[in-house]
Amino acid sequence: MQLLCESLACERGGRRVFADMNFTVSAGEALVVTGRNGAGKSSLLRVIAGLLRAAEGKIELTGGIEESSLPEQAHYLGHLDAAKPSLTVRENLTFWTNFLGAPDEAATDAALDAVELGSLADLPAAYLSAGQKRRLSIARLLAVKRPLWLLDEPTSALDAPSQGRLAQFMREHLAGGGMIVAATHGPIGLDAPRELKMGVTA
Ligand SMILES: Nc1ncnc2c1ncn2[C@@H]1O[C@H](COP(=O)(O)OP(=O)(O)OP(=O)(O)O)[C@@H](O)[C@H]1O
Repeated sequence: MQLLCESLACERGGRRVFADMNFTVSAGEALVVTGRNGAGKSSLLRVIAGLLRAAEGKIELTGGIEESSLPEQAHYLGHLDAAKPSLTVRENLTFWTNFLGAPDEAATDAALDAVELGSLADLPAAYLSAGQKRRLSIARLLAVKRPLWLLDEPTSALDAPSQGRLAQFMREHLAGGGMIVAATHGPIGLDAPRELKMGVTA
């Protein structure tokens, strides 16, 4: 399986954010996207996730499920933790597993346990701290198996043990043939991932 991005360009508000981006990510590989504020890291992830239209270029996922689109084979974790405040922690994750087409009660509970939210499963999400909300988002990655993880600053708001657990989840995902594209301003706990520096002119 491979993600291929070729001659990719993106415009926002009529302004060119990036152009001529070329890279591949193969099964078992992580690509860390770095660059200054405004370099276009989040925009790139959103273009790959199908949430923004590319101004130019092509994006392909080869070797995946033929009848599924790229967004259907990817998880996108953005800056905002999409948690409905009035639903409980478990109800939020159940909403997502239904929305993503893979409802599974056992997998939902196992994912909550893995991110150490099992004891808070019946608490309304409104009461979660920032880091706990982030862990609820991360539980989506575990509850529904998808090969491509698109992670925007995934460690933000996480304490050190939670960062360590996320790194372990990422390593297991890669060991199982998964792929990761992660935008970050700092280390995310992976050993020597490939790096794509944005906003750098040669
Ligand atoms: N909806 C929008 N309309 C117009 N311009 C936008 C919009 N969203 C983002 N931009 C611009 O696109 C550029 C890239 O933004 P983006 O969020 O992709 O950067 P980033 O590298 O992820 O930044 P950061 O490190 O601060 O998160 C910025 O100059 C930003 O102002």
